[in-house]
Formats: sequence, C-alpha cells, structure tokens
Amino acid sequence: MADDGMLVNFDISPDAFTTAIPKFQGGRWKDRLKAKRAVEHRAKKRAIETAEFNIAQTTSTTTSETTTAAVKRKRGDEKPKQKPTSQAVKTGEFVSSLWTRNPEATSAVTGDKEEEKANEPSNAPLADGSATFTTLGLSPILANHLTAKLALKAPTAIQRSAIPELMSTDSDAFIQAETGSGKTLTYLLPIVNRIMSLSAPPPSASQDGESATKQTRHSGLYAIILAPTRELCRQISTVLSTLIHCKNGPHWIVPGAVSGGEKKKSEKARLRKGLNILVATPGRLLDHLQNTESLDVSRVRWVVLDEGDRLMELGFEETIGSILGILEKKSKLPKKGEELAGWKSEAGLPKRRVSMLCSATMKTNVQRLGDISLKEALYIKAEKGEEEVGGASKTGDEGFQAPAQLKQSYVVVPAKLRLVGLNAILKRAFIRQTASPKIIVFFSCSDSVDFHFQVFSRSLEDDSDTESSKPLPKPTSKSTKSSEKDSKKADSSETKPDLSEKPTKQSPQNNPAIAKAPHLHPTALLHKLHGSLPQQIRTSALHSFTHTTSPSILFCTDVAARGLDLPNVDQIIQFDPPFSRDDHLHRIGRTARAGRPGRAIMFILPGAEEGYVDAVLKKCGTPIRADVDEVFKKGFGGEGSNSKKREWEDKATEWQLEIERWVLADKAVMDQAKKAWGSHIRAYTTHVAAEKGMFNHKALHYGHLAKSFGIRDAPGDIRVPGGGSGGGGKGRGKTAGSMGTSAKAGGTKRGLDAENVPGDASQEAVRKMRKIAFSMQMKKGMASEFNIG
Ligand SMILES: Nc1ncnc2c1ncn2[C@@H]1O[C@H](COP(=O)(O)OP(=O)(O)OP(=O)(O)O)[C@@H](O)[C@H]1O
Repeated sequence: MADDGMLVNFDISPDAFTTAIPKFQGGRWKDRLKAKRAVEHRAKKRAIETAEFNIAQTTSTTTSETTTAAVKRKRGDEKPKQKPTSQAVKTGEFVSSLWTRNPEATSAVTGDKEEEKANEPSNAPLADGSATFTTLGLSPILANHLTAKLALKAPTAIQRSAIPELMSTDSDAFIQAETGSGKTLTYLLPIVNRIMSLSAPPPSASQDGESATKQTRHSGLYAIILAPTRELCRQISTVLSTLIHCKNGPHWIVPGAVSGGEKKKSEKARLRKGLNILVATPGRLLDHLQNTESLDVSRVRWVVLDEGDRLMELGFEETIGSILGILEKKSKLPKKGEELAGWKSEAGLPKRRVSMLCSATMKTNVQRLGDISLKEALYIKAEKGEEEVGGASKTGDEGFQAPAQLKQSYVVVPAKLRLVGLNAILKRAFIRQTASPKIIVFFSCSDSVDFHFQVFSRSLEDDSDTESSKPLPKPTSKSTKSSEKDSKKADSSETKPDLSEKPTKQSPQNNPAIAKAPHLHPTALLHKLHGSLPQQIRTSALHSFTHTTSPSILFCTDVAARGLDLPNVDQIIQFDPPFSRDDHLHRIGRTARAGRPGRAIMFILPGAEEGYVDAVLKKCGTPIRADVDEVFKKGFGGEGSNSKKREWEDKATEWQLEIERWVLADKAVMDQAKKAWGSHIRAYTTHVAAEKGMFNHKALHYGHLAKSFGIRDAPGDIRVPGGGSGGGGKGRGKTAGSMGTSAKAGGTKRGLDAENVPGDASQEAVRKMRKIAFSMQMKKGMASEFNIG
C-alpha cells in the first residue's frame, strides 16, 4: 500500500495494537505508572518492528497500481479514506519502501565500463625528454634538489611553458593549466631562483674580488602570495619550505604565513622578525598592512594571486584592490629610468612589481581580477605557449577539461535511494581496491557532512571486542617524525619556515573529525572537513587523511575542492552536485594529479538533473553512465537479476531500516538528520541561475529526500532544529514546488553561512555576501542567488 509514493504498512499484526493493556492495581501509584508505561513502550516497539518486518518482506514485490491507488491519500487537506494503521508506529511517521515509486532515469545506461583503459595522462611530467629543470634555466642547486630529493623527474607542460619566461620577465602573467599540473611550483620556482641569485657572487666576482652581498631575513619582503583558504596557505608554505631547505640552498630566505586561525599577536611577532616571502589570505594581509607597522612592503617584487577565480567568488575583489593600492603607495622601487643607490645588489629581481594570476579555470570573474591586478600580462597556457591576454578564443573556459586520464562517470539514483547508494559505492570501492584506497565525498553543506559522518562512523551493534572499539591508530612513524621535525624546525631556527598551524596540536585520537568506519571496512578511517570546524581540528583531520596508511575517506564541503593537493586520492564521489561547472572541475581535480590515475563519480537525480550530463559533464570529458543496479549489486552483494527476486534489494532495505531505527533511537541523531535535510534543501536552492533548470528545488521530492536522511516523518511534520518546519505544508509526498519558499526561509543559505569557506576568508566573505544579499533582497524582495561555496 502506498501514500503518494510511500509504501505504508497496513499489514501490521493486529496484536500489536489490540492487545489490551492490563490494569495495574495495588502498590504505590509511581510503581503502577512505571509498569503501565513499560507495557505501553513494549507494545509500541513491537509495532514498529512488525511494521519494518512487513516492509522488508514486501520490498521486492511489485506493488500494483490498483492496490496503491485505493489507499493513496489525496493531496491537499483531504483526509485519507482509510486511516493508516501505521499511526501505531508514530503519528506522521511512515516506513516506505525503497524500491517503489521511484522516478525512472530518462537516459540510457552506457554500461559499466569502469575497467576500460584510461587515456594518456595530460598533466604528467614530460616523458619525451624535451625539457629538464636545468634547461628551463633553474640553478643547478634547485634543479638537482627537485630531481634527487623531491624525485621530480621532469617538468610538466605548464612548467616548461612558464618557468623560462618567469625567470627573466618583468611582465605580469596569467597562468592557466588544468588541475594537478604543478602550477604551485610553476610560480614558486622562478621566484625562489631569482631571490636566491641575490646571495650568489656576481659574475664579475672572480676578476675584481667582489663577493656576494650578505642576505638575511631583514633584506626585504620580496614576494607575497595570496590564497583563498588557510589550508591552501599552509600547503603553499610547506612547498616553499621544501624548496628553500635544499642542500647548499638559500637557507637565509625565510618564508612565513599569515592566514588567521591563530592570535594576531603571534603573527605580528613573526612579521616583526622579518620575512622574505609571505603567504597570506587577503583579509588577514590587509589587516596587517593597515595595522602592523613592522610589515615593510617597500621592496615587494611579486604578488601572486593563486586560485584567482575562487578569490573572486569569495568576494575578495575589493580587498585585493585595497592591498594592491597600499603596495603601490608604499613601494620604494626605482621609477622607470631611475638608478638608486643600493638597488644594484638586487639586479636579479624584477625592476617593477610583477603580478601573477593562477587558475585552472577562467571565468569572467578571473578576467575581472586580471583587469584590476595585471598590466599587459602574458597569458601562459600549457599547450600553446604564451600569448598576449585578450584574444577572444583564449578567454573562454569551454576548452578547459579535466585531466585526460581521469575516468569520469555518473549514476542516476532516485532521491529515496541516495543513502543506500552512497553506502553501496563506498563498499564497492573497498571491494575493488586491495590496497588502501583514499576517497573524497563532496556534500553541499556542513550539516550534511556531519550527519553522514555520524552514519558511517556509528559503532557496530556489539562493538565490545571489535576493531571499531579499539582506539584510532597512531599516525605512521614517518608522519609523526616529520610533524615533530616540522615543529622543531619552526620553533628553533631563524631561517626555517613559519607555518602557522602544526598538525600535532590536535591528535587524531581525540579529534572529533576522525573516526573509524567499521561498517565499511574494519580498518577504514573516516574524516570530515568543513568551514564550521575549528581550525586545529581541520588541520589535524587533513593531516591524518593525507598520511594514514589505512583505507581513508574524507567527507567534505567545497572547502576541499580548490587547490588542495592531497596525495594519492583514488576516487572522488560527488554525492551532491557541484554548484557550477568550475566547481565540478576543481572537485574532480583532487584526483588524477600529476599524471596519476583517478576516477570520479557523480550522483544525479532522475529527471531534469540528467540534463547536466550534456550541459556540463560531456564538456569536461567523456563520462560513462554507471548502471545503478550494478552499483547496488556490487556494493551490497548477493545474487539477483531483473526478472528474479533481487537479493541486494533486501540487503539494502535491511541496511536502510537499520539506519532509520538508529536515527529514531537517539534525539541528537534525529535532530542532526533533520538539520542536514533542511540544509541540503536550502543549499539546493543556491545553484547558479544558469543551472536552475537542471537543479530546480521545486522538483525535489521532500519526502523521498527525507528517507535518504533516515527520517520517517512526513515533510510537513519535520521540525528542523533552529529553523522551524522544513516543509511548510502537510502531506507525505510534497515536492518543494508545492511548499512555496518555506525551505529557503528556514535558515541561512548554503552560500551565506560560512560552512564552505574557511577561516577569516569565511568571515570576511560571508559578511560581504550577507551585505550584498541583504541589499539584493531589499531590492528584489526575494532571496538572491549567491554562491560562494
Ligand atoms: N614536475 C613535476 N613532476 C611530478 N610531480 C609534480 C611536478 N610538479 C608538481 N608536481 C606535483 O603535482 C602535484 C600537483 O601540483 P599543484 O598542487 O601545484 O597542482 P595545481 O596545478 O596547482 O593544481 P590545482 O589547480 O588543483 O590547484 C603536487 O603533488 C606536486 O608535488
């Protein structure tokens, strides 16, 4: 039987409800009440179990339309003809079947060609011998360090195109290359090499006895690198320090980071001590430029804007404009034609301040950033070499693809089956890979990350002597040692990098963002990352995900989508769709880096969302459509074919019911599930206008979606904690369309609640977005569509 698509249990044993509750007489009233309640509780529990049992029994049976129609509740206020006995389960609560009333996919299955041979890598180091680090013009010390110590055999295509140019030019540059192609080294190597040259003896030294000028951390701040997130700042600082601390290298160069997440006082102290290269988030840098007197920017030669489009999306345009204005004002670089005493020793550096903009994608906003930060810039691209910016064909982003070796796929999964689908895909990944896989799963909002983290890290039924009850493994000895070494380095020596956060501050054992996932794999470690987590927890979770030797999964929002270089990620799962084509490219770009293989799969709802395949996925590669039945079959195991009873359907149903019971049993979990459901819907409304046709929240089936969060209540009965009713209307099968705007009104939108944006970036960006959104709302009288995830 069904209610607008929900199979409701009418087949519950009459005993469950008709068993008379005995009258309790005698004794104290408290004891009588206790005994009565115990009996009522047992009766209720039995009813739920019977209901679930019946559902499990009927899942594989096709429910005939005639039967369902007879009991289908009409929309609107009309009462159902037959009062569902499922009220015994709980008023407003329904146990619906997973396998009925699901919309069908409209596109055809391409087949499960996942094992097909991958294309040749497009972002790998060049294997044709056309270039070495030495032929690019780098000093033998650096070149040797790259090959011998860092085991980089050859430059990548973008490095070959850009490094020789950046070694000699005083021109601004826009560097564009696909994800994982080594853009960080592309801009860092020329900067470090040219600063290094300051301490090398001048070419005339042997004849006239001139020696190199002694350089120290006080010689000047030569380069500023701006990145949108703290994680990225930290990552760039680490790469920088590995370059500087090479044998016979430029040990006097001191890099440092100011990106928030620690006391401003300690950042000020670090700046006062003197730095030669500074990595920063824009907000924090502007703050120091305005308030830290000891920050001397008069000799800055390079300003790098890494992840340019993301900087713009986060609303940093104004901040960057102000930073560039201050740098211009405070600069003491000789003007054109001027020869100032004391500058001769800096002959190897650019004579003017050079700006560089890096991005894997190029949207209009990056061009806008180029307009405010670049002058007569070189456009450097991996394939075609450098050309002047401005050619129409070079500025479109249509040509930008995912790395060629990345195997892309999608699976069309109806809303009700999303949670079991995720379980199946994760299990399948562990079955497929014998070694320790690393998997990243992207969600649209932090509440959803939190809920799913709880689902997959819940303990086993009897976990007293199972793996899951054991403490988390300590980080590998190698990583522990390196962390210790890092902290010692940063603390002890003047010439060592000043990384602002140490992963060792929050040990994995007591980090709430790291847990075991015993249901997926006995030794799997589950991590979570989103902007609402404290910085130390985020840093430690990322460190654990990167260094653990156990199978490892990361549940995250788009905070991990850009720039992060997490080694050896095997698979990306886009459980929630990305918010733009660029987000898609950046998310899947966390795998298949520097020539490594990788795979990415995206969940798509049947219907309008399938339009995303032609509109976006096919423009970024050649995606195949995975067979959803195969996914379930492989993930849950068991026999079955389309004509016979499918064993995996029963297994998936059992699993889903277990989750629903688990959600029901604990109010905190239930609240989390409801919050996640509400936030998921709100996030869905923030897709960019151009994609609204495919991601139309009015077409969402709230009831089916609730099931995928383990919630049995009808949408109208779901009270989202802190956000009122998620539904706004009564009825089980309400779609968003019939619910007006209540889902939006329930709380902050995805883009405005800082969940995807870390640190001071978040605060600043969110403040701005709120301001803009507010003024837009005032103008339009409606919610605007900001999307800063
Ligand atoms: N020449 C090289 N040979 C081998 N590996 C390299 C080379 N250059 C860089 N790498 C490695 O490639 C990985 C990706 O580099 P990087 O993070 O700079 O990529 P990216 O182009 O900035 O990517 P994204 O656009 O995603 O930020 C890093 O692990 C880096 O160490």
